Amino acid sequence: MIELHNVAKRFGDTVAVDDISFTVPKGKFCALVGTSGCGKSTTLRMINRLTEHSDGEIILDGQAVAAYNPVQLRRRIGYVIQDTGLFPHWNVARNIGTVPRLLKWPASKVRERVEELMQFLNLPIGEFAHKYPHQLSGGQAQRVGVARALAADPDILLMDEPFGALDPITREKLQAMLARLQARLHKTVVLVTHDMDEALRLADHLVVMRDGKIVQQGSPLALLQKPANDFVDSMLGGLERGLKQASLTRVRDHMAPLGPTLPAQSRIPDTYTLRQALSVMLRDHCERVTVADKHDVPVGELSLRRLVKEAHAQQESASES
Ligand SMILES: Nc1ncnc2c1ncn2[C@@H]1O[C@H](COP(=O)(O)OP(=O)(O)OP(=O)(O)O)[C@@H](O)[C@H]1O
Repeated sequence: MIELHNVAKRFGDTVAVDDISFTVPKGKFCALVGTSGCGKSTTLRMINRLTEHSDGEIILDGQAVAAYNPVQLRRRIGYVIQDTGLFPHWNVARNIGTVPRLLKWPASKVRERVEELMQFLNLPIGEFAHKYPHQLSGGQAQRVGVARALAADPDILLMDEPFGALDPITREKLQAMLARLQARLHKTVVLVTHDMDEALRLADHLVVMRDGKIVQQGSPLALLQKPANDFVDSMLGGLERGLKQASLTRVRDHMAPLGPTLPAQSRIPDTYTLRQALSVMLRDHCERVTVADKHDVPVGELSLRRLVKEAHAQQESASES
């Protein structure tokens, strides 16, 4: 668990972070969003003490970070940054094994761990283990960066714009990879991102910052439902908020049982979001779609009317909770 209590950071006269408090419970995913220069990276770097905080308290698993040896602290926290920070003269396998080697794991255990992570992150060992960072694409390098951050199996993962420099398709793939990884490993994650869709897709808790302060925090749905002010509203996409909300909900949780009428011609997987379902309806000029499971067997249907009703019901339950 990560707790920040009234934390501030001053660089000379500049107040980069001003009295912020938030908590990330163990195994939860928190995203920090806000305009450029609002103090997101500084906040992240104070957690692993790459930057020392000026005021307040940062507590990891019950102990103030100030009480940790900074080097030991950083070895137990995975850190992923936009330009990967891979060592250019080390090959992929050696880069991934950095922290386990520093922790003096036996060589065979390091090798095993590196191979396990490479498989997990879809980096075939024969193809990638001996490549150097300059021989990798941006997306491959970023996967190596994530593997390196996970190598010593840290409980905490800090990620600073990890996919910021990637094209939208690669970015989307890596976001899906991160979502799968989180569903399996349940790390305590803090992600800094400029991409609101990325934040909404991955986070359990959103922290919106402006000028060093927290403007609003809560679950993605709660913020989409009730942004505290115009700034949060515009950060969340303004008019697009309804669509973003629809993107948080899966069709499988809102479809109707298959009716007696013929199945609709357009068919969508039950893993689609309500937003994707709406997009298919617009694209195919239809007001009803058949929903199929992973074996492509029809399991339900969704009409435009039901979609709107379900999205509304979701809003109601969000505002009650
Ligand atoms: N080492 C430093 N020395 C002086 N000022 C700094 C330092 N690091 C950050 N700042 C200042 O602190 C403020 C917050 O910077 P920070 O990098 O945390 O913002 P950010 O929200 O991560 O921005 P971006 O989204 O553009 O990366 C900025 O005004 C920045 O100029």
